[in-house]
Amino acid sequence: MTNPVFLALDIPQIDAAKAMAEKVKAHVGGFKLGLEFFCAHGHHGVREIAQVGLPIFLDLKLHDIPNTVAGAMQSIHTLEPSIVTVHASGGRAMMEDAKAAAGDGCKVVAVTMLTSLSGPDLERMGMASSVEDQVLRLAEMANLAGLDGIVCSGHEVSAVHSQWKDGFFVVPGLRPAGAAVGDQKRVVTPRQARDDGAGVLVIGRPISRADDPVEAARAIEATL
Ligand SMILES: O=c1ccn([C@@H]2O[C@H](COP(=O)(O)O)[C@@H](O)[C@H]2O)c(=O)[nH]1
Repeated sequence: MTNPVFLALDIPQIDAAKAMAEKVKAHVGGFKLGLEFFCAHGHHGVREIAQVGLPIFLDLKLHDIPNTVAGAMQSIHTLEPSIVTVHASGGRAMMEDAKAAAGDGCKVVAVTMLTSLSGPDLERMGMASSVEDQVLRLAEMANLAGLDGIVCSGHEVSAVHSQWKDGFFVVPGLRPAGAAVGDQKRVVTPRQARDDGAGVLVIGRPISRADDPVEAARAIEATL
C-alpha cells in the first residue's frame, strides 16, 4: 500500500521546511505545500521541496472567476503538482475550467467546507443545511464539473464516498488519539479517515510540531 499521508509543510522558512521533509520522507507519501509556504517562496520553494523526491500537493485553494483560476492553473503547470485544490464555492464553471487547464497527471480537488468550521459557523453564514448536506451538495457539483474529488473532514468522508464511488477524497483535520486539536473543529484519527474512504490523509502539526517528528510520523504510519 502506498503511504496515504501527505505532510503539510506549513513552515515559512525554506531551509527548515526542506530539512523537515528530508527527515520524515521515509514515513510519508508526499508533501502538501499551502498558502503559507507558497506565498513566501513561490515556484522556487516548490522546486526545492520537490527535490526531496516525493509527490507535491499544492493546496492553493484557488477561488476566483473561471478565467483567472484557469490562468493560475496554467501558471503552476511547470511545477507538475500531483494534486491542486480549488474552492467548490467558486462554482461549477470555475471548477470545469480549472480541470481543463490542469492537464494530465494532476488531480484537481475541491475544498467543500473547511475542517476549522462546524455547524454554528454555517448558521452564521446564513446557511440552513447541516454540515454533511452542505458537503454532499458541493461534492455533487465538483463531480458534475469533472473534478477528481473533494477535500472534506473525516466526519463526512463515508457519506461522500457512498454518493461518489470512484471519487478521490482528501481529508485534513486529522489527529492521533489525544493530540491537540488546535484550530480544527471536525477532527478524526488518521485510521478512521482511512477506513472511511480517504485517499489522502493530510497531517501537519501532529508531525511537524512534535518533539520527535520522525517518531510521530512513524507512529501514525503504524496505525494505518
Ligand atoms: O478543510 C481544510 C482544508 C485544508 N486544510 C489544510 O490542512 C492542513 C492541516 O494542518 P494540521 O496542522 O494537521 O491541522 C493545513 O495545511 C490546512 O491548511 C485543513 O486543515 N482543512
